[in-house]
Amino acid sequence: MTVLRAQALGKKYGSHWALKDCDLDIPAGHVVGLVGPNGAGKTTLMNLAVGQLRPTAGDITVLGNKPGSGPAQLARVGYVAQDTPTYAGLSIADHLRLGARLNPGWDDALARNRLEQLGLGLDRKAGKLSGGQRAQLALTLGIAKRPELLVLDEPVAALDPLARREFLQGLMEAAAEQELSVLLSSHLVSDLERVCDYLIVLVDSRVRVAGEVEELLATHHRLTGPRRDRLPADQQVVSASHTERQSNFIIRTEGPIHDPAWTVTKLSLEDLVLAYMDESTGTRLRPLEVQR
Ligand SMILES: Nc1ncnc2c1ncn2[C@@H]1O[C@H](COP(=O)(O)OP(=O)(O)OP(=O)(O)O)[C@@H](O)[C@H]1O
Repeated sequence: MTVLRAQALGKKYGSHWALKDCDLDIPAGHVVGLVGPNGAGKTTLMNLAVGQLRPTAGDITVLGNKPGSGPAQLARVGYVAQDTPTYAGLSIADHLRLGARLNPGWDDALARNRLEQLGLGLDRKAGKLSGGQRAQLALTLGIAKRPELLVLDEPVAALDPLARREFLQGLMEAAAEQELSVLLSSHLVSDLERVCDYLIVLVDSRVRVAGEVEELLATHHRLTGPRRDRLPADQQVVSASHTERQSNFIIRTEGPIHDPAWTVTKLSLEDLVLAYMDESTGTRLRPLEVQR
């Protein structure tokens, strides 16, 4: 099953495209990392996926339906917005009661067990929790809704490294135990590297690359060797830098690299993301770089 499909999807604010020509086809069962610089369009894509925004152009379906198309669809998708919103004046128990009332598939036992494991007493007010505890409460509410897709907008941004690790650990466990698909945005590529098996890089309102992490890492390479200005046509140049004598390319290719002049090295996910986020990438993809 496809969890999210976008075809030529676009969203415009006034004259500014926040998201443009977005094509995605994400199979269910993945933890999907959405990464990109500030203002790239990540929140816009997430808001479109949960039905809080309507597209200006193109189409989006989530779990086969139009986002926000009715109560049944709303019950299938959980959303933890940026800054992990909770009600400061309400206790944790109040949040659980609210969750039970608003969500037909609410799993109260799951929520209580999780909070107990985290050592969060039900009588505590959300406004008196630390940032990490509040993020854990918001995650618990999102998971206990028992959605098929959980969307999280920068949930770990404000957390210290230990709290981040605990949060992401909890998320991975929930994804595995509940067969949950997750769409998660973050600026912290090292965190995404730990939990995500599918990646979307969004830059300047456009999807630069999307796919399974394993496949992306298998098809991207760094080539270092004597100066070259051209590469074979089946090697897509993602980024290039040259000195007078040496060239350094990051390429995408399905095939083997036979040229003995190159030293070929594997990329980490962070290298790959940074190569696509490099703002001059667009100019580096000119046919000039390609030998036809
Ligand atoms: N309600 C709005 N009205 C006008 N412009 C908006 C609105 N919301 C977002 N934008 C603009 O759309 C673009 C994409 O914003 P978006 O919030 O989706 O980016 P983002 O990738 O989530 O950024 P960040 O990492 O900073 O959260 C930005 O240029 C932003 O200024």
